[in-house]
Amino acid sequence: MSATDRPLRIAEIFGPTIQGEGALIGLPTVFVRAGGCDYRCSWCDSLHAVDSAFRDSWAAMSSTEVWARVRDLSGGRPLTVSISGGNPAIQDFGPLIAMGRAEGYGFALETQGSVARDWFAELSMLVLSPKPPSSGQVPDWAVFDDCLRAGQGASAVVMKIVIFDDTDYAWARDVADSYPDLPLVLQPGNPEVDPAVPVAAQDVADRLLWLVDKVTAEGWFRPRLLPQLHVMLWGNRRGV
Ligand SMILES: C[S@@+](CC[C@H](N)C(=O)[O-])C[C@H]1O[C@@H](n2cnc3c(N)ncnc32)[C@H](O)[C@@H]1O
Ligand SMILES: Nc1nc2[nH]cc(C(=O)O)c2c(=O)[nH]1
Ligand code: SF4
Ligand SMILES: [Mg+2]
Repeated sequence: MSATDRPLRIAEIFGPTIQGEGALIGLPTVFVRAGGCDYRCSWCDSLHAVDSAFRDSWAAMSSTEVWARVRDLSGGRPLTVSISGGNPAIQDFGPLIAMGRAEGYGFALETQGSVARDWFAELSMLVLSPKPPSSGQVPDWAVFDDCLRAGQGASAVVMKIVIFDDTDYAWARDVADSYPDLPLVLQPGNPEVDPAVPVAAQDVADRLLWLVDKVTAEGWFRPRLLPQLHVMLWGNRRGV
């Protein structure tokens, strides 16, 4: 095994599906979900990729193996691969991204902005999702700024903030003001993350409406407001 082909901890690889969140919403994609996270958000919807209780279900795969699976799932037809987690930035996805780019694929990365990596520059989309007060996590803004600097070579960088309540909303307004040039997406929080519990699409819509009402009432016209489209379509099912 070469130095660039050390094993990655992979919780799941699935698709093709559609990107359910953020600026690339609706775009066909294959997901690579990394195992392990340096945060423990109170409402995390992907605990199976975070909590070490699920560690035994994660696979140790080389970048070459991950790439072969992504190519197989996409039928060898280039698309934008979504790397999420867990926090994928605690591992080295540089080699995987290089392999995919050599074959015409693009890569979007979802991370909270707590670890900066050189390979952010190789992304077609860096999604930075700093965590609001309801998560119980406190962002380190110096490291967040390192992530922004590392992502300067990426084709696009977007900030996506999850909002559960009025406190999160007020926090998001302040954070947005601190980063006036970053494209901004607000996403309502999903309080029910158990894959076994069905989610009513109307509940997802209602939470988005709550946010739409707040933003329009204040005349805050900067953020794009988006639901988790995959939750509307499939609830909290895994692998979609
Ligand atoms: C599971 S995280 C993995 C990537 C990275 N750790 C992060 O948080 O950005 C992917 C996205 O899902 C969002 N998310 C997690 N739990 C959620 C929930 N209960 N409701 C809405 N969005 C959620 C996160 O904020 C993040 O934008
Ligand atoms: N379809 C779909 N879209 C998503 N966007 C972000 C996801 C994530 O868990 O990171 C996700 C996911 O798990 N599925
Ligand atoms: S940072 Fe992301 S993956 Fe980690 S616990 Fe929070 S929402 Fe879950
Ligand atoms: Mg998710």
